[in-house]
Amino acid sequence: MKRFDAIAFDLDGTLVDSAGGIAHALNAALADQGLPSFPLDTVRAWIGDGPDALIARALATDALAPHDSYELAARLRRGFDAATLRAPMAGSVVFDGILAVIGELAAQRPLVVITNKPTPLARAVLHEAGLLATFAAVHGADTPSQRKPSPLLLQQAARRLGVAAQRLLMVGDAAVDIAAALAAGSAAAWAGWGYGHAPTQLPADLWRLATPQDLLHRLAMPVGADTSH
Ligand SMILES: O=C(O)COP(=O)(O)O
Repeated sequence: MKRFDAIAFDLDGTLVDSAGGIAHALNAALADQGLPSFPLDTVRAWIGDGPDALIARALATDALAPHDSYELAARLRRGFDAATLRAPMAGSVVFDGILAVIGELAAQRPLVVITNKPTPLARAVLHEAGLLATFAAVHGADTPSQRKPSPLLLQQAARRLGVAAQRLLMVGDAAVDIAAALAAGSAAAWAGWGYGHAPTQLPADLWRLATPQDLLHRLAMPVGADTSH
């Protein structure tokens, strides 16, 4: 029996190294408002909770706090979305090994994307990256309540695929990916090539993957050959 009936992937920091693209879109939105930009390393550390949280983190910095307002946040969000849709992969690359691994896995079971990016932005990035057709569905966080660590998107994906949440594996680089999987009753694998730090205080059977190829190796191991799923 296959280990899992379907696999869910996080997008930013797992499928796509999108920090450059996200920094570009944020800085373009800031420039439109006459505001200063932020370096890549700073922006990378803000990724994971979607664009509204990213913009809120920028507005909380000393440089921007004096300008913070609901209207400015809304304008920055519109600018961020427009810049992303204009050039969805500008400054971004698909992580090494992802195309081959995803291609192989998609031939065996349905794959979905579970992301804190809103769905239209996620679909644009995946399309431009040449990955969209590989996925059975893209579930983005279009409302705050859907954002990981909420299990809502994973539960929705499982329902639409007609698989039990327990038979779904979530692969992601952020603590919220792992937390969402556990909250949904799904299995989780941590993508060590992304932006997150190694999760602590999590189940000992959590798969910790160093490369996308590690996922293929773990899935190929007979059930019971290791201590996990
Ligand atoms: O856009 C973000 O901040 C996070 O998106 P992700 O859930 O795909 O990592």
